[in-house]
Amino acid sequence: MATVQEVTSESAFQSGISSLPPSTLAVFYFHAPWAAPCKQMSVILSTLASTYPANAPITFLALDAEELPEIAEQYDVSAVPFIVLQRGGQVLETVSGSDAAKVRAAVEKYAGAGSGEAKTSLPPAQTVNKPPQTNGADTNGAKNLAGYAPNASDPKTAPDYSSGDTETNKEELNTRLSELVKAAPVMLFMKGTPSAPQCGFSRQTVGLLREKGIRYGFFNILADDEVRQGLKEYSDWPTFPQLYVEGELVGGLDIVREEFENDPEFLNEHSVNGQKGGPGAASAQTQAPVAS
Ligand SMILES: N[C@@H](CCC(=O)N[C@@H](CS)C(=O)NCC(=O)O)C(=O)O
Repeated sequence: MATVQEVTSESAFQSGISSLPPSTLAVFYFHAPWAAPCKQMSVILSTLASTYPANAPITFLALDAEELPEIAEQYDVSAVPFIVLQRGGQVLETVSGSDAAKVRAAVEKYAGAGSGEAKTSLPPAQTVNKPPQTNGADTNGAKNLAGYAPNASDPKTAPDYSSGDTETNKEELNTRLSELVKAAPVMLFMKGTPSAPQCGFSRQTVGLLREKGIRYGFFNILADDEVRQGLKEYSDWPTFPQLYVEGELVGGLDIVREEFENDPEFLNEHSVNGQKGGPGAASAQTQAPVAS
Protein backbone atom coordinates (compact mmCIF):
# COMPACT_ATOMS: atom_id res chain seq x y z
CA MET A 1 0.00 0.00 0.00
CA ALA A 2 1.08 3.58 -0.55
CA THR A 3 2.57 5.50 2.36
CA VAL A 4 3.35 9.12 3.13
CA GLN A 5 7.08 9.83 2.69
CA GLU A 6 8.67 12.62 4.70
CA VAL A 7 10.87 14.87 2.56
CA THR A 8 13.84 16.20 4.49
CA SER A 9 15.72 18.33 2.01
CA GLU A 10 15.09 20.46 -1.02
CA SER A 11 17.35 18.30 -3.15
CA ALA A 12 15.45 15.16 -2.11
CA PHE A 13 12.22 16.91 -3.08
CA GLN A 14 13.55 18.02 -6.46
CA SER A 15 14.99 14.65 -7.36
CA GLY A 16 11.87 12.93 -6.05
CA ILE A 17 9.47 14.88 -8.19
CA SER A 18 11.66 14.92 -11.28
CA SER A 19 11.71 11.12 -11.27
CA LEU A 20 7.92 10.85 -11.15
CA PRO A 21 6.15 9.63 -14.28
CA PRO A 22 4.04 12.49 -15.72
CA SER A 23 0.84 10.55 -15.02
CA THR A 24 1.54 10.18 -11.29
CA LEU A 25 -0.50 12.33 -8.95
CA ALA A 26 1.76 13.90 -6.34
CA VAL A 27 0.15 14.90 -3.07
CA PHE A 28 2.33 17.33 -1.10
CA TYR A 29 1.41 17.81 2.52
CA PHE A 30 2.94 20.86 4.20
CA HIS A 31 2.92 20.70 7.97
CA ALA A 32 4.56 22.22 11.02
CA PRO A 33 5.49 20.39 14.21
CA TRP A 34 3.74 22.81 16.54
CA ALA A 35 0.44 23.02 14.64
CA ALA A 36 -2.06 20.77 16.42
CA PRO A 37 -4.31 20.30 13.36
CA CYS A 38 -1.36 18.79 11.50
CA LYS A 39 -1.36 15.82 13.85
CA GLN A 40 -4.86 15.02 12.71
CA MET A 41 -4.03 15.63 9.06
CA SER A 42 -1.02 13.30 9.27
CA VAL A 43 -3.32 10.49 10.36
CA ILE A 44 -5.87 11.35 7.69
CA LEU A 45 -3.27 11.32 4.93
CA SER A 46 -1.55 8.10 5.92
CA THR A 47 -4.96 6.48 6.15
CA LEU A 48 -5.87 7.80 2.73
CA ALA A 49 -2.52 6.69 1.29
CA SER A 50 -3.07 3.20 2.67
CA THR A 51 -6.17 2.82 0.50
CA TYR A 52 -3.98 2.90 -2.64
CA PRO A 53 -1.72 0.03 -3.67
CA ALA A 54 2.03 0.75 -3.52
CA ASN A 55 2.25 0.69 -7.32
CA ALA A 56 -0.69 3.06 -7.89
CA PRO A 57 0.17 6.21 -9.86
CA ILE A 58 0.01 8.36 -6.73
CA THR A 59 2.65 9.50 -4.29
CA PHE A 60 2.28 11.24 -0.93
CA LEU A 61 5.07 13.50 0.28
CA ALA A 62 5.09 15.31 3.63
CA LEU A 63 7.14 18.50 4.01
CA ASP A 64 7.89 20.55 7.11
CA ALA A 65 7.01 24.07 5.90
CA GLU A 66 9.52 25.68 8.22
CA GLU A 67 12.39 23.35 7.43
CA LEU A 68 11.79 23.73 3.71
CA PRO A 69 10.78 27.40 3.36
CA GLU A 70 11.76 27.71 -0.27
CA ILE A 71 9.48 24.90 -1.34
CA ALA A 72 6.71 26.27 0.90
CA GLU A 73 7.08 29.65 -0.73
CA GLN A 74 7.09 28.13 -4.20
CA TYR A 75 3.66 26.65 -3.45
CA ASP A 76 2.33 29.77 -1.70
CA VAL A 77 1.89 27.99 1.60
CA SER A 78 0.59 30.61 4.00
CA ALA A 79 -0.93 28.26 6.54
CA VAL A 80 -0.59 24.65 7.63
CA PRO A 81 -1.86 22.05 7.07
CA PHE A 82 -1.71 22.76 3.33
CA ILE A 83 -2.14 20.14 0.62
CA VAL A 84 -1.04 20.51 -2.99
CA LEU A 85 -2.10 18.11 -5.73
CA GLN A 86 0.25 18.17 -8.69
CA ARG A 87 0.58 16.12 -11.84
CA GLY A 88 3.08 16.53 -14.67
CA GLY A 89 4.46 19.64 -12.97
CA GLN A 90 1.03 21.30 -12.91
CA VAL A 91 -0.70 22.23 -9.68
CA LEU A 92 -4.24 20.85 -9.99
CA GLU A 93 -5.68 21.87 -6.66
CA THR A 94 -4.73 23.04 -3.19
CA VAL A 95 -6.56 22.44 0.08
CA SER A 96 -5.84 24.63 3.09
CA GLY A 97 -6.96 23.61 6.56
CA SER A 98 -7.61 20.09 7.75
CA ASP A 99 -11.03 19.17 6.49
CA ALA A 100 -10.60 15.43 5.96
CA ALA A 101 -13.55 15.10 3.60
CA LYS A 102 -12.27 17.90 1.40
CA VAL A 103 -8.79 16.42 1.16
CA ARG A 104 -10.13 12.98 0.36
CA ALA A 105 -12.55 14.35 -2.24
CA ALA A 106 -9.75 16.28 -3.92
CA VAL A 107 -7.42 13.27 -4.04
CA GLU A 108 -10.17 10.97 -5.34
CA LYS A 109 -11.15 13.50 -7.98
CA TYR A 110 -7.72 13.16 -9.60
CA ALA A 111 -6.62 9.67 -8.57
CA GLY A 112 -9.88 7.78 -8.37
CA ALA A 113 -10.93 6.07 -5.17
CA GLY A 114 -8.50 3.72 -3.43
CA SER A 115 -9.44 0.18 -2.48
CA GLY A 116 -11.56 1.45 0.34
CA GLU A 117 -9.66 -0.77 2.75
CA ALA A 118 -8.40 2.03 4.92
CA LYS A 119 -6.56 1.11 8.10
CA THR A 120 -8.94 3.27 10.06
CA SER A 121 -12.22 4.81 9.12
CA LEU A 122 -12.24 7.99 7.13
CA PRO A 123 -15.15 10.33 6.76
CA PRO A 124 -16.83 9.80 3.39
CA ALA A 125 -15.80 12.05 0.57
CA GLN A 126 -18.53 14.55 0.06
CA THR A 127 -19.36 17.87 -1.37
CA VAL A 128 -19.20 20.07 1.64
CA ASN A 129 -21.89 22.67 1.94
CA LYS A 130 -19.78 25.55 3.00
CA PRO A 131 -21.45 28.30 4.96
CA PRO A 132 -21.19 31.69 3.29
CA GLN A 133 -17.64 32.98 3.55
CA THR A 134 -17.51 35.93 5.86
CA ASN A 135 -14.32 37.19 4.39
CA GLY A 136 -14.34 37.76 0.68
CA ALA A 137 -10.70 38.76 0.81
CA ASP A 138 -9.52 35.32 1.91
CA THR A 139 -6.80 34.52 -0.56
CA ASN A 140 -6.42 30.82 -0.08
CA GLY A 141 -9.64 29.68 1.47
CA ALA A 142 -7.79 28.50 4.56
CA LYS A 143 -10.18 27.66 7.32
CA ASN A 144 -8.82 25.73 10.14
CA LEU A 145 -11.48 24.37 12.37
CA ALA A 146 -10.06 20.89 12.39
CA GLY A 147 -8.92 19.60 15.70
CA TYR A 148 -11.34 21.92 17.40
CA ALA A 149 -14.60 21.45 15.59
CA PRO A 150 -14.10 18.72 12.99
CA ASN A 151 -16.28 19.06 9.93
CA ALA A 152 -17.75 22.26 11.26
CA SER A 153 -18.64 23.22 7.73
CA ASP A 154 -20.70 20.10 7.26
CA PRO A 155 -24.26 20.80 8.39
CA LYS A 156 -24.75 17.13 9.30
CA THR A 157 -21.90 17.06 11.79
CA ALA A 158 -21.36 20.69 12.64
CA PRO A 159 -21.54 21.40 16.33
CA ASP A 160 -24.87 22.74 17.39
CA TYR A 161 -24.12 26.11 18.84
CA SER A 162 -27.69 26.55 20.00
CA SER A 163 -27.73 23.63 22.38
CA GLY A 164 -25.71 24.92 25.30
CA ASP A 165 -22.33 24.08 23.79
CA THR A 166 -21.43 27.71 23.57
CA GLU A 167 -19.32 27.76 26.71
CA THR A 168 -17.30 24.72 25.61
CA ASN A 169 -16.81 26.17 22.16
CA LYS A 170 -15.62 29.39 23.65
CA GLU A 171 -13.24 27.54 25.90
CA GLU A 172 -11.90 25.58 22.95
CA LEU A 173 -11.48 28.75 20.96
CA ASN A 174 -9.66 30.45 23.82
CA THR A 175 -7.36 27.45 24.23
CA ARG A 176 -6.66 27.59 20.54
CA LEU A 177 -6.00 31.33 20.64
CA SER A 178 -3.69 31.00 23.64
CA GLU A 179 -1.65 28.45 21.65
CA LEU A 180 -1.70 30.49 18.48
CA VAL A 181 -0.39 33.69 20.05
CA LYS A 182 2.60 31.67 21.27
CA ALA A 183 3.11 29.76 18.04
CA ALA A 184 6.31 31.73 17.45
CA PRO A 185 8.24 34.04 19.83
CA VAL A 186 7.03 36.98 17.75
CA MET A 187 3.64 36.46 16.14
CA LEU A 188 1.87 38.83 13.79
CA PHE A 189 -1.87 38.44 13.26
CA MET A 190 -2.48 40.27 10.06
CA LYS A 191 -4.75 40.65 7.07
CA GLY A 192 -3.22 38.66 4.26
CA THR A 193 0.30 37.32 4.27
CA PRO A 194 3.68 39.09 4.47
CA SER A 195 4.14 38.67 0.73
CA ALA A 196 0.57 39.78 -0.02
CA PRO A 197 -0.85 41.96 2.75
CA GLN A 198 -4.52 42.76 2.30
CA CYS A 199 -4.62 45.97 4.28
CA GLY A 200 -2.36 49.02 4.55
CA PHE A 201 -1.90 48.68 8.33
CA SER A 202 -0.74 45.10 7.98
CA ARG A 203 1.48 46.04 5.04
CA GLN A 204 3.18 48.77 7.05
CA THR A 205 3.71 46.49 10.04
CA VAL A 206 5.30 43.84 7.83
CA GLY A 207 7.48 46.58 6.34
CA LEU A 208 8.67 47.68 9.79
CA LEU A 209 9.45 44.14 10.91
CA ARG A 210 11.26 43.47 7.67
CA GLU A 211 13.25 46.71 7.92
CA LYS A 212 14.36 45.77 11.44
CA GLY A 213 15.12 42.19 10.42
CA ILE A 214 12.74 40.67 12.95
CA ARG A 215 11.99 36.97 12.72
CA TYR A 216 8.31 36.32 13.19
CA GLY A 217 5.49 33.95 12.55
CA PHE A 218 2.26 35.18 11.04
CA PHE A 219 -1.37 34.23 10.89
CA ASN A 220 -3.73 35.45 8.18
CA ILE A 221 -6.89 36.37 10.08
CA LEU A 222 -8.83 36.81 6.84
CA ALA A 223 -8.60 33.06 6.47
CA ASP A 224 -10.29 32.32 9.76
CA ASP A 225 -13.15 34.45 10.96
CA GLU A 226 -13.29 32.63 14.28
CA VAL A 227 -9.77 33.71 15.09
CA ARG A 228 -10.43 37.17 13.68
CA GLN A 229 -13.39 37.82 15.94
CA GLY A 230 -12.16 35.71 18.85
CA LEU A 231 -8.82 37.44 19.16
CA LYS A 232 -10.47 40.86 19.45
CA GLU A 233 -12.25 39.68 22.57
CA TYR A 234 -9.41 37.50 23.86
CA SER A 235 -6.97 40.41 23.85
CA ASP A 236 -9.47 43.22 24.17
CA TRP A 237 -8.01 44.82 21.05
CA PRO A 238 -10.49 45.64 18.30
CA THR A 239 -8.31 45.81 15.21
CA PHE A 240 -5.58 44.13 13.19
CA PRO A 241 -2.67 43.88 12.88
CA GLN A 242 -1.89 42.55 16.35
CA LEU A 243 1.68 41.80 17.33
CA TYR A 244 2.47 39.35 20.14
CA VAL A 245 5.79 38.71 21.82
CA GLU A 246 6.05 35.52 23.86
CA GLY A 247 2.25 35.32 23.82
CA GLU A 248 1.74 38.86 25.13
CA LEU A 249 0.01 41.48 23.04
CA VAL A 250 2.22 44.44 22.15
CA GLY A 251 -0.40 46.22 20.05
CA GLY A 252 -1.19 47.29 16.50
CA LEU A 253 0.78 49.26 13.95
CA ASP A 254 0.79 52.53 15.93
CA ILE A 255 2.17 50.92 19.07
CA VAL A 256 4.73 48.84 17.20
CA ARG A 257 5.94 51.92 15.36
CA GLU A 258 6.12 53.88 18.63
CA GLU A 259 8.07 51.09 20.31
CA PHE A 260 10.62 51.06 17.52
CA GLU A 261 10.92 54.86 17.68
CA ASN A 262 11.28 55.00 21.47
CA ASP A 263 13.41 51.95 22.09
CA PRO A 264 16.30 51.10 19.79
CA GLU A 265 16.51 47.70 21.46
CA PHE A 266 12.86 46.81 20.81
CA LEU A 267 12.62 43.18 19.60
CA ASN A 268 16.37 43.21 19.12
CA GLU A 269 16.75 39.72 20.51
CA HIS A 270 14.36 38.49 17.84
CA SER A 271 16.19 40.12 14.97
CA VAL A 272 18.38 38.28 12.53
CA ASN A 273 21.33 40.22 13.98
CA GLY A 274 20.17 39.97 17.59
CA GLN A 275 22.59 38.88 20.30
CA LYS A 276 20.32 36.11 21.56
CA GLY A 277 19.92 34.75 18.09
CA GLY A 278 20.90 31.18 18.75
CA PRO A 279 20.87 28.53 16.07
CA GLY A 280 19.42 29.65 12.80
CA ALA A 281 19.68 33.31 13.66
CA ALA A 282 22.07 33.87 10.85
CA SER A 283 19.60 32.61 8.31
CA ALA A 284 17.14 34.81 6.56
CA GLN A 285 14.05 36.07 8.31
CA THR A 286 11.68 33.29 9.19
CA GLN A 287 8.08 33.89 8.46
CA ALA A 288 6.61 30.77 9.86
CA PRO A 289 3.24 30.12 8.33
CA VAL A 290 0.84 29.31 11.05
CA ALA A 291 -2.11 27.02 11.01
CA SER A 292 -5.14 28.86 9.92
N1 LIG B 1 -4.52 52.25 14.28
C1 LIG B 1 -4.64 50.84 14.11
C2 LIG B 1 -5.11 50.58 12.72
C3 LIG B 1 -5.63 49.18 12.49
C4 LIG B 1 -7.06 49.17 12.00
O1 LIG B 1 -7.78 50.17 12.06
N2 LIG B 1 -7.50 48.00 11.51
C5 LIG B 1 -8.87 47.84 11.08
C6 LIG B 1 -8.93 47.91 9.56
S1 LIG B 1 -7.72 46.92 8.71
C7 LIG B 1 -9.40 46.50 11.58
O2 LIG B 1 -8.66 45.58 11.84
N3 LIG B 1 -10.72 46.39 11.79
C8 LIG B 1 -11.34 45.23 12.38
C9 LIG B 1 -11.54 44.10 11.42
O3 LIG B 1 -11.36 44.28 10.21
O4 LIG B 1 -11.89 43.00 11.85
C10 LIG B 1 -3.26 50.19 14.37
O5 LIG B 1 -2.40 50.88 14.86
O6 LIG B 1 -3.07 48.99 14.14
